[in-house]
Amino acid sequence: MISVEDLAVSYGDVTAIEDVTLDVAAGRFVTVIGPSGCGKTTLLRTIGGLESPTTGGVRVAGEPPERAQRRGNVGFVFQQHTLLPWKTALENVTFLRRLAGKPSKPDAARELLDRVGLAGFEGAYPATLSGGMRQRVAIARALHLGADVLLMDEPFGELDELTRETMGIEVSRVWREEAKTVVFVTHSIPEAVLLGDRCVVVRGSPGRVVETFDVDLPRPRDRSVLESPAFQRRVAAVRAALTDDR
Ligand SMILES: Nc1ncnc2c1ncn2[C@@H]1O[C@H](COP(=O)(O)OP(=O)(O)OP(=O)(O)O)[C@@H](O)[C@H]1O
Repeated sequence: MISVEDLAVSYGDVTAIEDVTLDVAAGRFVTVIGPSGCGKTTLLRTIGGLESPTTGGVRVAGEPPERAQRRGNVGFVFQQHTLLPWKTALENVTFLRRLAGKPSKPDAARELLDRVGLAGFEGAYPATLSGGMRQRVAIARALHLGADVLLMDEPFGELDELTRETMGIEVSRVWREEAKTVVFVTHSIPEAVLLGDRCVVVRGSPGRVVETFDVDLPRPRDRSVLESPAFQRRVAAVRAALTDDR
């Protein structure tokens, strides 16, 4: 579904990422982890067609990412929720789909709000919702777009630890039900392991993929997984890849 080949992206003299090759099959959940400034956001934005490769190439469902994005086949969830303050939760969920030229489906939007735990808040404005609730609206909005590919950049970065875990488990559930292909950027090692089928570790400046882990923990994964020795072992392996001096 997503194919990144020998990608480098520079901003003027600064090369943000280099030599990145990554294939994400349809329906997979890939997490990308790495220290601040290693180019995770740049990689995600390039996959989404918001930045252009300096060298190498990206294809999303076999086409250039800008085209996939224009057609509404790529949904984004950013760290900042980017909701429109003058629109209700329901209107925020439906407007992107209309913008992409797809038929409006208010009932489906209501159902999605329900699924992310926001039944009864359809008419609420963003200012009256908590940070976690706003991020749920943003997730419902991305899902409502009906894109096959979801790109998520630290979507829970501003949430407290417990809400973050709950949201991660919810996103996993919705991802399984909706069969999306997800690339999810995070700073959190437990989150990367809890959510991913595969965890890609990026390091350096420019950032490169230093290691890729298959996370073969059984699904569905819930809080109990966090305590399991198998989970802890994978967390330790990712931590080692992030910190060793190779
Ligand atoms: N628009 C831009 N113009 C110039 N340089 C940029 C731009 N965006 C990113 N960079 C540089 O590219 C490098 C990678 O940045 P990027 O935001 O992709 O990293 P990141 O891993 O997502 O960081 P963080 O985890 O802090 O969000 C950094 O050196 C950054 O300063």
